[in-house]
Amino acid sequence: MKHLIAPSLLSADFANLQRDIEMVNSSEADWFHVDVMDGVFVPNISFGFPVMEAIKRYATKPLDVHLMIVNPDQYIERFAAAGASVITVHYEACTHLHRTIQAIHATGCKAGVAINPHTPVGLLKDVLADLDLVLVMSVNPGFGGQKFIPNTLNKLRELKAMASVVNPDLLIEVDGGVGIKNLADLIQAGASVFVAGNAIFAAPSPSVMISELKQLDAQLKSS
Ligand SMILES: O=C(CO)[C@H](O)[C@H](O)COP(=O)(O)O
Ligand SMILES: [Fe+2]
Repeated sequence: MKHLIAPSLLSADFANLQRDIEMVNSSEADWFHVDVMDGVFVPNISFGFPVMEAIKRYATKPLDVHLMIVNPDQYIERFAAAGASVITVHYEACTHLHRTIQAIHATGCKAGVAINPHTPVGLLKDVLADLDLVLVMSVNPGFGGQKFIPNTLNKLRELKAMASVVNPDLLIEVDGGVGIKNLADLIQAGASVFVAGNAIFAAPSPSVMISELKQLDAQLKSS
């Protein structure tokens, strides 16, 4: 399966957002990861539609939208209209998860479900076949630059085994504390989409860091 690098714009310089978007456009990255936080589901507020629309104006790669908000159903059509390619909602924020997944697919977007570090992957069993992507949080959501939680590796292995039976094409995304030091372990555990915020944007050269992540991925695949 193809592996994808998704730089998280949460760690971009918002005063130079166009510059940072253009850096990602001309880099080897695959997607833009767009973190939307409402101050209710998580103890932080990031940005909403005006910023998302500004990102879309310059981005030439798919927008992978991670909704850390309560009642996401209310906003799915607006995020699709604002340019999302993938819409991921949190398991913990959805009462009627199956309906929410259907609503995302109805917009033409890929549908993802994210799980917090405390949420067992087994809870996704009955929707796994309906999903394009599962996002495994490897930090508690709300902030960039946090430390990777090692138990995530066990969760990725378990999810990969579950998916291989019912949905072998499922994209398994890992988000939080991802970087060059743990990429090999994450690949071996079954992840296929790698979100990196701090590791990319705090690097001396963000585009060189993206290339290093891609090169390591290519080396591991050929070994
Ligand atoms: O969803 C998120 C936070 O809730 C971010 O995508 C994630 O934290 C990425 O940032 P970093 O790579 O710096 O940990
Ligand atoms: Fe995220």
